[in-house]
Amino acid sequence: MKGAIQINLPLPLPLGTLLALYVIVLGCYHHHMFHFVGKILCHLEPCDAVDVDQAVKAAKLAFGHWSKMSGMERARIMIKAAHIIESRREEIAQMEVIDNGKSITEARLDVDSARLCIEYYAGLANTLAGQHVQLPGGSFAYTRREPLGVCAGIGAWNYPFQIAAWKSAPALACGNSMVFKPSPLTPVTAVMLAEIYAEAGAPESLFSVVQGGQETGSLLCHHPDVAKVSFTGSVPTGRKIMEMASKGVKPVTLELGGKSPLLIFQDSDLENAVRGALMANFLSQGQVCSNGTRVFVHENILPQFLEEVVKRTQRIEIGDPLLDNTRMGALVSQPHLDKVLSFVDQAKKEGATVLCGGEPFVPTDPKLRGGYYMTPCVLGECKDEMTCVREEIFGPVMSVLSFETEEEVLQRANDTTMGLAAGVFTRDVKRAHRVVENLKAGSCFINNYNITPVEVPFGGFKMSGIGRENGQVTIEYYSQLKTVFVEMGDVDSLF
Ligand SMILES: NC(=O)c1ccc[n+]([C@@H]2O[C@H](COP(=O)([O-])OP(=O)(O)OC[C@H]3O[C@@H](n4cnc5c(N)ncnc54)[C@H](O)[C@@H]3O)[C@@H](O)[C@H]2O)c1
Ligand SMILES: C[N+](C)(C)CCCC=O
Repeated sequence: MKGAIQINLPLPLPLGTLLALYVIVLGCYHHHMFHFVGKILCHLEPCDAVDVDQAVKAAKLAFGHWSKMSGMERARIMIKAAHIIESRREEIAQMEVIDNGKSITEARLDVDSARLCIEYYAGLANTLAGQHVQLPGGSFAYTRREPLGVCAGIGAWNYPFQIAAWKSAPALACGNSMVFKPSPLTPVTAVMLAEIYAEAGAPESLFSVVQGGQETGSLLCHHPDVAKVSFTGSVPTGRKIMEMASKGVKPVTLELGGKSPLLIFQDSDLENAVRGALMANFLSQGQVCSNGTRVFVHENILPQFLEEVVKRTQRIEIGDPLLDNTRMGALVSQPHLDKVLSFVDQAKKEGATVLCGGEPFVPTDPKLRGGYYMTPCVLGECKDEMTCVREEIFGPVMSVLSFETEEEVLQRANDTTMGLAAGVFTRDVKRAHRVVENLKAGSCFINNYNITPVEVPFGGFKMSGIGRENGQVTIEYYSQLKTVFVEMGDVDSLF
C-alpha cells in the first residue's frame, strides 16, 4: 500500500468511518479528491507500472478460472452481487454523493441502474451460444462465443459507480476479467463494487481497481495482457485510447461526449416537453454525456415554452446533496465550475440572453460554502454558430434555439461532429418516426429524454463513440467468435 492518507472531511460519524475505510482500501492514489464542501478529502498515490502489471497478472489468473465456469455458474455469482448492491443501496449512494457531488436522489437511481445492469447480464450469461452449420459430406462447423481475456475499463467522473457496473457486467457475463481505473476525481465507489463482486464469490481479482490519472490509464492500454479497452470519457482522450489500443490491435469501446439536440414541435404536449427539456439538461448538475443541450423549439410555442422552463429551472432546489429534497448538488471541481461559468460569459458576449441562472451559488449552510455550486442556466436567443451551441459545456446550461420547419431543424440538429443522443417531442406519430430516422445519433428519444433502461443499447454515432453499452448487442463487444470446422470424410488434398 502506498502514500500518506489524510482525511479532512467533516462528515457525520458513520459516513466518515466508512469513507476512511475505503480510502485505506484504495491505497495507491495521489490526487486530491474534491466534494460538495470543497475540501481535500484524501491524498493517495497513483498506481505505477509495477502496480498495473500486478493487477493485470492477477486478473489473468482470475480469467483462467472464471472463463472455464459455465454461464449459469457465473450468473449465480453476478446475481448475488446484485443482491448485495440492493442491500447496500443507501450506503453506496451516500458514498457516490461524497465522491461526485450529485444529489442523493440521483445517486440512488445510479446504484439501481448498476444493479439492474448486473442482473440483466447475469440473465444473458447462460444464453451465450454458437451456431451449428451443416457442410457437404456430413462434415459440419460450429461456432463458439469465447471471452476476450483481461479487459481494461477506464471511467469518467460523472457516473462513477454506474460506469463501473455498465462495463464490468457484460465483461464478466462473457467470461472476461476486468481491471478498472476510475477517474482520479471520483476514485471511491468502484472500489465498493470490487468488494461486492468478491463478497459474492467471484475469483480473487476478477474485477479489480487501479487508481490514477492518464499515466495509469495509458499503462493499462499498453499492457500486452490487456485484450480490450472499454473507455468512457471525452473525445480527445478517446482518440488517444484508440491510438494506444491500435498498437496492440486491441478492440475498443468508446463512450464519448455529445452536443445532442432536442426538437420540440408546435404540436407537442407542452407540459411533457418542458419536463423533457429539464431532464435533458439538469441531471447530475448537467454533467451528462447524453444531455440534449441544444433545445430547438418551434417559433410559435417559444414564448410559452421559455416561460415555463425558466420558472421551473428557478425552482430547482440547490444545496446539500445528501438531503432528500435537493435536486442539484455540486459540480465536480473548482476548475470545472470555472469552465462552465466561462461558457455562460462567452454566450453573453456572443449575444445570447441569460434568462435565468448561470451564477456561482453559495449555500446558506456554512459547511457547504466551499462547494462548487452554480445556479442552473437557461440561455435564450441562441444561434447555431455560438460557442454554447457548438461545444460540450458539461454543466447545467441549456441553450434554446428557435426553428420554423422540420427540414430546417433536422439539418441544424445534425450539423455537429457529435452524435450521442437526440430527442423529439411531437404528437404526430409519423413525424416522430420520420424525424428520428433522419437524426444522426446513436440514442434517440421520442416524447421523453435521458432514460437509459439497461435492456437497450446505448452509444454514439460519429465522434461520440464506437460500440455500445447495455442491451444484448454488447455481448458482441466483450466476446469473440471461434469457428471450428469438423471433417467427417477424408482430406481431399490438391497435392
Ligand atoms: N458516452 C458516454 O457514455 C459518456 C458517459 C459519461 C461521460 N462521458 C464523457 O466524459 C467526459 C467527461 O469525463 P472526464 O472529464 O472524466 O473525461 P476524460 O476524458 O478527461 O477522462 C476519462 C478517463 O480517462 C482517463 N484518462 C485521461 N487521459 C488518459 C490517457 N491519456 N490515457 C488513458 N486514460 C486517460 C482519466 O483519468 C479518466 O479516468 C465528457 O466529455 C462526457 O461527455 C461520456
Ligand atoms: C443520465 N443517464 C440516463 C443515466 C445516462 C448516463 C450516461 C452517461 O453519462
